[in-house]
Amino acid sequence: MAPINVDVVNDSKVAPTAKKALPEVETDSNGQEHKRYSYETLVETANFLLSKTSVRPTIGVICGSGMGSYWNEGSLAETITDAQCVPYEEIPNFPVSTVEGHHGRLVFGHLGDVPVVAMQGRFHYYEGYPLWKCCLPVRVMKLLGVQTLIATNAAGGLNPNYKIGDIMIVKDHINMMGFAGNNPLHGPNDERFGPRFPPMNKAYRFEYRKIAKEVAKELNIENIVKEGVYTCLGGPNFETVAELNMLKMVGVDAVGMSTVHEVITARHCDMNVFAMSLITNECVTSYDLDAEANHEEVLDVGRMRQDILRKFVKQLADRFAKAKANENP
Ligand SMILES: O=P(O)(O)O[C@@H]1C[C@H](O)[C@@H](CO)O1
Ligand SMILES: Nc1nc2[nH]cnc2c(=O)[nH]1
Repeated sequence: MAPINVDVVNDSKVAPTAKKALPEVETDSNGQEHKRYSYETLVETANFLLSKTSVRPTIGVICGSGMGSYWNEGSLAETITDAQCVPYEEIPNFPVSTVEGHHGRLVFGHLGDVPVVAMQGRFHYYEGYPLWKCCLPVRVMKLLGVQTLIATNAAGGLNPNYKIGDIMIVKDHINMMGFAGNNPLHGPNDERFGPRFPPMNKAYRFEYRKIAKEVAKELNIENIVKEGVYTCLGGPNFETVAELNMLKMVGVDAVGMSTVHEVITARHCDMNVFAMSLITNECVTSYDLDAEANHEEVLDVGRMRQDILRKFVKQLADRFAKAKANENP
């Protein structure tokens, strides 16, 4: 792949009016300054990555808490083959991961025959990054040629039918942080990424959710695979009983601290999206219960489900790639 040309998107020349200069520096609510990234700056990041690897990924995977750690242990070799890893610290303009269970590197390679890039470690709002910065890798993936995003996360199960270790295919989300005006697309819009007002009602591709249910049957895991609505809160604290009961009332099945803004960013730049939550804890919705959510349990459940998740993601990548190829014969 030749270096990316900033004046051409989807083979069409970009009108100068579509390029909006983003403010260079944004100050967050803690007074910390974050450098904004223009399309051109992210193209530099993407070109750097293209020079570091021969892999040209079509699928991007974001590994949730406790799930990323396993991409580099023994069996990863069987999962992402020909792995070429680039630590976040070496990538120009990239943030760094600060959370346990999130390694902090991009892994380029293959899942079966499918060229992929996996984020072994994501960025969360509670780490101090503005939402647009948490989602910067999604835009970089788009510039690398990624067409489909598979986002995974660890989440608390609110739906009483969910058990620890279940996998919830995300059917939809409620953008709680967006209700307060906090959105990754906030600020000037550069149309080379996508439109000012993107629709979000078909965020989680129906066809891919259908495929995932078929794959679950084939892998004999349909009894642990559910489908539901996810929401993201800013974290880092887990929720109060009253907050959880409110979320339950408005139709949330699983609650976490990520994914929603990544999906919004991915849909904005017209990527196909599939997301799933590993239910790592049952949300405590009664004052009579003694249990408390904790990050160690989240990581333990990730470990417990690593084999199943690996097989599932590998099959999904294969089937999504085939579905995409049939779309563009
Ligand atoms: O990165 P994800 O959304 O998988 O991580 C969840 C939310 C918090 O970062 C962490 C809490 O244990 O797990
Ligand atoms: N917000 C939130 N995030 C989680 N990640 C894993 N479990 C939970 C949870 O119960 N709540």
